[in-house]
Amino acid sequence: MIFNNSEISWKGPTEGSSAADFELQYNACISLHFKVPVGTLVKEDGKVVADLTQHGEEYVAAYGGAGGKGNRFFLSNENRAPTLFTPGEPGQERVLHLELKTTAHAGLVGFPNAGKSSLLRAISRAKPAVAAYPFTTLNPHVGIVHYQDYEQVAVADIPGLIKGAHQNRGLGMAFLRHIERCRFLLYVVDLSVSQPWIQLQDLKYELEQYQKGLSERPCVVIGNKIDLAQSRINLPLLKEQIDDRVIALSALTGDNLEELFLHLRELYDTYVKTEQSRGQSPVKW
Ligand SMILES: Nc1nc2c(ncn2[C@@H]2O[C@H](COP(=O)(O)OP(=O)(O)OP(=O)(O)O)[C@@H](O)[C@H]2O)c(=O)[nH]1
Ligand SMILES: [Mg+2]
Repeated sequence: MIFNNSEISWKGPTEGSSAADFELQYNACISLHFKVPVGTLVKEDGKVVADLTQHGEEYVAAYGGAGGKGNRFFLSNENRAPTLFTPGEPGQERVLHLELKTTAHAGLVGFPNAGKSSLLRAISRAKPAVAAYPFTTLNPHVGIVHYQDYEQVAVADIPGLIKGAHQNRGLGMAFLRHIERCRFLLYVVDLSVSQPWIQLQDLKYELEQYQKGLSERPCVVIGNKIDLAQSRINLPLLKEQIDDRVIALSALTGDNLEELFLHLRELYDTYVKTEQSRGQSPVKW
């Protein structure tokens, strides 16, 4: 993008907007404002020049040139109707690349069709599309889980990953980068599929290949679709196979969501305490 003779700045998104939304405002030739989602990196020649991680944070990307002098400036007793003027100076020109890395406390990570979007709809007011075919979600959505003491936990619905995602299969790299900033992960597995622990192994493998240590973030495994008979058969087998805590629930019927609410809050409280003990302020929504 090249902007001439203008001042450009980015503003954070309005709450509840899709993480991929951005808005362009053109302000009477004086300034251009882009609204971009929280978590947008601004890069120039591959180097990060701004990292917009807070709501309402702004970055002035390019300054307009100094204005010229208009006819009125040359008005005098001798010249009552001047036609003289001096032109303005050109504005700064920059080519910038915007990269979104969704910021949320928790990320829903799973294969396509596992029920991630259904779950986000069930626990928050976000309304990502749900359908019975894979790759319904192509952009992350952030939903807020509200607790009675007014604490809020932000949960991101990340598009479905497939095997080979770290080699960019199924747009994997673009999807994996949204997981980087999530403080803890909710792995969503479809319990009705045979050997559901394989889903978990594959997901963790993809995360680890993408970024070392990513699969070791604090997490919980959500065994979704417990309303289906096959899921109830597979659940004990899954628990036998893995060490992580498993919460079996149904995003469709709302069965056992309470356990998720409680555990999500535990993960959040641990995150807050850890940040505070390091002398850092936790991200709040
Ligand atoms: N029986 C049952 N079906 C569910 C449940 N949760 C989701 N589904 C169904 O599974 C299908 C996929 O659900 P989505 O929420 O779109 O799945 P997703 O993980 O977001 O899929 P992608 O966006 O493709 O990654 C839909 O037909 C849902 O109605 C559940 O708890 N029980
Ligand atoms: Mg989805």
